[in-house]
Amino acid sequence: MQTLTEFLTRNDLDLALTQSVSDILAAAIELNGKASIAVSGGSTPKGFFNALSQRDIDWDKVTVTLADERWVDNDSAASNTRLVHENLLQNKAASATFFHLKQGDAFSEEALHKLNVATVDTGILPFDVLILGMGEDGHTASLFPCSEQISEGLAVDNKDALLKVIPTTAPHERISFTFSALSQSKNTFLHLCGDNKKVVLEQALENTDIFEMPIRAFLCHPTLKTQIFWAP
Ligand SMILES: O=C(O)[C@H](O)[C@@H](O)[C@H](O)[C@H](O)COP(=O)(O)O
Repeated sequence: MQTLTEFLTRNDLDLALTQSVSDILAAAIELNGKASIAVSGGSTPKGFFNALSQRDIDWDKVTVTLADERWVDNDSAASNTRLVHENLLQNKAASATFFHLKQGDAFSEEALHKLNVATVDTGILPFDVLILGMGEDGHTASLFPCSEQISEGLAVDNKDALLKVIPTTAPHERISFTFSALSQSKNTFLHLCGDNKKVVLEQALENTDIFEMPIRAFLCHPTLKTQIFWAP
C-alpha cells in the first residue's frame, strides 16, 4: 500500500516532509519519552536534513541512525555517516544521539553481531520514522537486487536487524537494516526527486517481483503504508 504526493518543487517537498517528520517525532516523544528515526543517504535528502535540523523538538530524546551505510571511512565523501553529521546533526538537531553502523575498520562478523545485539539493547526498533530512498535499479537502503544477500535481506522472518551486503552494481561493501527490521517502522516515507525516479517508481508499481526491485517489498506490502513524496 502506498500514497503518492507530488510537489511542484524540491523545496516544497523538503518543507512538507520536515513538517510531517517533526510532528511524528514530537508525538512519539510526548507518548514514549523518546523517538527514533532511520534516514537514507545519497544525494536526495540533503535539503530535507538541513530543514529538519532546524526544527525545535526535544532532539536530546531522539536517536538518529542510517537505513544503511557504505563501509568506508567516516571522513570519506561516500560516507552516509559524514552526510548525516554535516547536514542533519547540526543546529537544534546537534543534541540528538547517533546510532553508528560503521564500527572500527574491518567489517567483521563479530562487529555485525555486536551491532545486531545493540539494536535490541538500545530499543531503537521499531523506528518511529523511516526515510527511504530508491536507486534506479529499484534498490532501497542497501537491499540491492544484484547482491547475493538480497534473499536474506528481504526475508520477512529474518531475526537479524542488520546484514552485510556486497552489491555488484554499486561501490563499497555495505551494512544495511533488513526488510524485517525496516518494515516494523511506524511511519515510512519514500523520498524521491527527478523525472528518472518517477519512471522507476512507475516501473516498481507495475509489478510485484520484490527481488527484481526490492522497493516493491514496501510498496506492494498488504499492510505497510509507504508515503511517497516526489518532486521534479
Ligand atoms: O546509501 C545509499 O546510497 C542510500 O541509502 C540509498 O538507498 C539511496 O537512498 C539510493 O541509492 C538513492 O540515492 P540518491 O538519493 O543519490 O539517488
